[in-house]
Amino acid sequence: MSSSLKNLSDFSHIQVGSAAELKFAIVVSQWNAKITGALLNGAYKGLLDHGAKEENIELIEVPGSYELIAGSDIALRNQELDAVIALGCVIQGETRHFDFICQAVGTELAQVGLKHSKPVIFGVLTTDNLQQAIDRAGGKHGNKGEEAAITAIQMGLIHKTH
Ligand SMILES: Nc1c(NC[C@H](O)[C@H](O)[C@H](O)CO)[nH]c(=O)[nH]c1=O
Ligand SMILES: CC(=O)[C@@H](O)COP(=O)(O)O
Repeated sequence: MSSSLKNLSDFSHIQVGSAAELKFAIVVSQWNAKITGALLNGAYKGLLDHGAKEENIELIEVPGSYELIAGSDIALRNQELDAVIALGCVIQGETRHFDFICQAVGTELAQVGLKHSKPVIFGVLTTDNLQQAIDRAGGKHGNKGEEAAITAIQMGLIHKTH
């Protein structure tokens, strides 16, 4: 169901589980920093609300969403993590650059996760305009950063128990 029909950040209907024993990296892009900063706040809220320890959350900042790929690989290469949360905001400009970034980031983040056998969560907004991004970074359609954190907890627990 699309975000325009509901607030996807309502998790009251699911059992998320405890993040107390999990280690995370959040890789966040600096492009559209006001948006990605709001996504980051949501991600921290989601992790801490479910018991994650602050000392178990590493933060890595990268220039743009395209660099989330390398940043996630670096995070997983250097330490034992249970999940990586990749946060970015790509907004359509005048050219097809948007298409290439979104396609690459979506495809390659999945490949990074498979390479390391660890969950890499796609918390990247890909919007037509700034307002759509604002609405999904703590606005009327919730916070995709918080959603990504909940997904990271769920997938991290699945990896630990399978
Ligand atoms: N236009 C946006 C970008 N562009 C920059 C790329 O992500 C990348 O840093 C550059 O191509 C160099 O490799 N990045 C975003 O995150 N959001 C945008 O709207
Ligand atoms: C997604 C982008 O890289 C884009 O915002 C850059 O804008 P433009 O396509 O007008 O160069």
